[in-house]
Amino acid sequence: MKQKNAREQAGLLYHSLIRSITFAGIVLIAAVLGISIWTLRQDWNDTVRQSEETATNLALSQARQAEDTFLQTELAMREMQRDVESQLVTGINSRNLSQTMRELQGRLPQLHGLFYYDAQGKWIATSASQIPADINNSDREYFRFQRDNPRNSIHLGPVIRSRSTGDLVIPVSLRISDALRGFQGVLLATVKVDYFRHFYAYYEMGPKDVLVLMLADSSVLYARPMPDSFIGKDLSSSHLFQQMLQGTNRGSGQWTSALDGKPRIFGFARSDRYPLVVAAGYDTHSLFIKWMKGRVQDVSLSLALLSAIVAMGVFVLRQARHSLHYQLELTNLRDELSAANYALNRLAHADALTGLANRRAFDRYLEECILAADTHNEPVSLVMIDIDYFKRYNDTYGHVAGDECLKRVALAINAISLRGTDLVARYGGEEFAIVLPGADIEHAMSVAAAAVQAVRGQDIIHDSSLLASQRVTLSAGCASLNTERENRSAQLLIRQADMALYSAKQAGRNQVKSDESYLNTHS
Ligand SMILES: Nc1nc2c(ncn2[C@@H]2O[C@H](COP(=O)(O)OP(=O)(O)OP(=O)(O)O)[C@@H](O)[C@H]2O)c(=O)[nH]1
Repeated sequence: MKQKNAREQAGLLYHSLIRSITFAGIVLIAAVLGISIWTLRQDWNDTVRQSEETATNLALSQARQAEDTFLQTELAMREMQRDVESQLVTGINSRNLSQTMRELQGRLPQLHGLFYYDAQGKWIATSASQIPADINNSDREYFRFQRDNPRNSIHLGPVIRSRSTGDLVIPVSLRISDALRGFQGVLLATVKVDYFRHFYAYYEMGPKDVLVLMLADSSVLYARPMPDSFIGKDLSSSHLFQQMLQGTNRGSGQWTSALDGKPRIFGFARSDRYPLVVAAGYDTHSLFIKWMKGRVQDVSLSLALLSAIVAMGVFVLRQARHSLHYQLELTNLRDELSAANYALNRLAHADALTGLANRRAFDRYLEECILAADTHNEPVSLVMIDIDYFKRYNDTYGHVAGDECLKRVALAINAISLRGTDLVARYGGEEFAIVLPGADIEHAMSVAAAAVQAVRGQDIIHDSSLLASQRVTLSAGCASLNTERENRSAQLLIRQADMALYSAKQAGRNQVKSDESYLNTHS
């Protein structure tokens, strides 16, 4: 039972230990994971913020570059405009005009060509080597724009394919007016799309990153690295035009590109001078992959740390299990040893036949009681009991029956009302003793009387008894060591109790006598 309890306790301890270690492990893992995820998230947010800044700066610089390109073009065209308008009165000298145009074109690498069409759209002068026959440009968007807008403003149109060379060009037009502001034709400069293509090619960008030059009305002038089919694409429904450009000229953010449906991190800028917008976009997915590659070491370290924690937890659990196992074994061994000791002790101090304390236990206990009584200045009493005519009982009923009788007598004596400190012992043969620490002679007499009465009460037939009752009876002698007595020894007490017993025998047996009664009869 004791062993079972120890095992149950060890089991409970083990499970509570496992729970604690597991809980601590989970908390630790969650903390490491939480911190790692939070750090990675912060790092990714920083990367996105930096990319947005880079994209915005790129868009701003490209908007400025486009502005410069078109400003140079405008300045050249204004010069031409003054020249043409001054010739309107005297008559246009196409040869000289074309020559001037060629010189200007030579100075500006972005220029594909310079043209002057009269009010009907007929070619008058051009930087090209010759004026093509039968070509009329009055159907072009820029021509109609300038014809219908008397304001002297430069106009950038959507990309067209040159009718003279087949190249993709951005038309930049100015109205030619007479002194009365009457429409006298259109001055056109065509800017090469290839100029931007080459320029944008200088920038180191990923294959899925984009750099887009657009008109403010949302049509694409050039988009790197998209094919030419994207030129002229209408982006008016894009997030850029629907949301971002409302109320601001520059900014950044993440959205899905209207060009190809890919998520990107964008920066954008609108030109202050011309209706131009530039957007630079970094492919979010590619950026994430690149960022992840840079974090492989950190993530590996975190994973290694986690693995170490888990391994440590498992190790600690194993150690705890082993230690508890050993502890349990030790507890079992200790319990077995205690049980063996207890059994040995009992055997050493118990009488084999009656189970009462044996002579050895009696002697030791009596000594202890006398010592304690000395210390506390208390009396000690002893009752010596002897079965009457027991030899006759043995002779009549046999030794085995004699043993049974001894057992019944022992049981009866042991069953009388005693205090926890009283000890009933088999003194030897058919003799019993009751040690009564702290008890005076009166108490001892009452205990002895109770014992005699208890055996009488057993009503054990003893046909050969010389007493009239023909039943097994006891004679008892009581003695007490009072506090006044100087010589307080076990031997003395035993001798006095023996004398009292002798006195009881002499008086006819089946009775109780004290040592005083012995002294009275023998003095
Ligand atoms: N059956 C049995 N008999 C025992 C045991 N120990 C002692 N005896 C017997 O107890 C008897 C004691 O006899 P005696 O000392 O002559 O005294 P008694 O016959 O009881 O007579 P009184 O004491 O004078 O009344 C002896 O015959 C012993 O053999 C025992 O363990 N078992």
